[in-house]
Amino acid sequence: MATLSSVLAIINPLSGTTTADQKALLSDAFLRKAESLGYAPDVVITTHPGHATELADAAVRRGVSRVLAIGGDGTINETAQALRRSSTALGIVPIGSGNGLARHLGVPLNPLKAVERALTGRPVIIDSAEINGHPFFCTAGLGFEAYVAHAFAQQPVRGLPTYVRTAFRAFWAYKPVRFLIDDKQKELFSLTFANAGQFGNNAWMAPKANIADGKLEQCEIRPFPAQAAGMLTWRLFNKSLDQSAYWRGQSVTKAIVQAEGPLLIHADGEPLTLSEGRAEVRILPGSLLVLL
Ligand SMILES: Nc1ncnc2c1ncn2[C@@H]1O[C@H](COP(=O)(O)OP(=O)(O)OP(=O)(O)O)[C@@H](O)[C@H]1O
Repeated sequence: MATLSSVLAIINPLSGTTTADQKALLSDAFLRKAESLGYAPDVVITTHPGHATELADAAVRRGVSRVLAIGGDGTINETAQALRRSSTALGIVPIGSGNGLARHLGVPLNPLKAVERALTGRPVIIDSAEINGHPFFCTAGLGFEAYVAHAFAQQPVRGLPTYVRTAFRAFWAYKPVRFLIDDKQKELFSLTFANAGQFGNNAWMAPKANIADGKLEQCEIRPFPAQAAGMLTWRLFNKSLDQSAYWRGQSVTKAIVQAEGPLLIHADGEPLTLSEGRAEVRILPGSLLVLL
């Protein structure tokens, strides 16, 4: 008798603003749909940070064909990092507040439709990247965006309104940073390494980023007068930031960034501090299968 192909769904109970009841309904819908398609499905709810990586890692070793990450970009990152360079494909079911990777890849934002896509879609190869060994799939960054990621992590409530409030307050407190990027001195407002084109919520830092070209877009925003902030924000959401005189981009496969003192960074929105003041970024071409 042929063995059924296994599929695992990993659910972060804390992701986004969906209730526990909505997540339970989503879990039931996944099990029903997967069984109807002839899979042997399983669902696990995460109990701690890092749990999704442990579960996905075990699934790869068991030869599970598809692993669905049901959560925000943090859960997707934790799951995807264990699937890199394996034949197990990632299904994205976005229920977070930004959903950058899902939006870039055109995954449905309706969770039921995303479940269906993850179960019926075909595996497509994409790139991933690392900053000081921390995997990222969407963007990693330094400067203002890292400053905001650190401030946002301190907020008791998640979601877009909190993010906008945090970024607005941070804008007035933040001072541009002097970086040494591959031996060139630059004072920048922000520095992004983009695998996907957006941070989430359709905020496009790298409008032309291609997630499967074996390259990262290194996007720099130089310091600008406060009165230019409105136009830059409009361009960010209008997918035209690359037309601003304050934006500069180039395709790279690796970069070394240094700054004085501890370096604040983020990887897929997750705030991190590099005490040694040095960040090494590199692309891992064609390292992940995603179900699209
Ligand atoms: N049971 C758990 N208890 C505490 N933290 C958890 C648990 N399961 C997962 N996490 C952590 O929650 C973090 C945030 O999850 P995730 O990014 O999916 O949701 P979110 O913050 O609502 O979404 P977004 O990133 O889009 O804002 C993950 O990085 C993960 O480490």
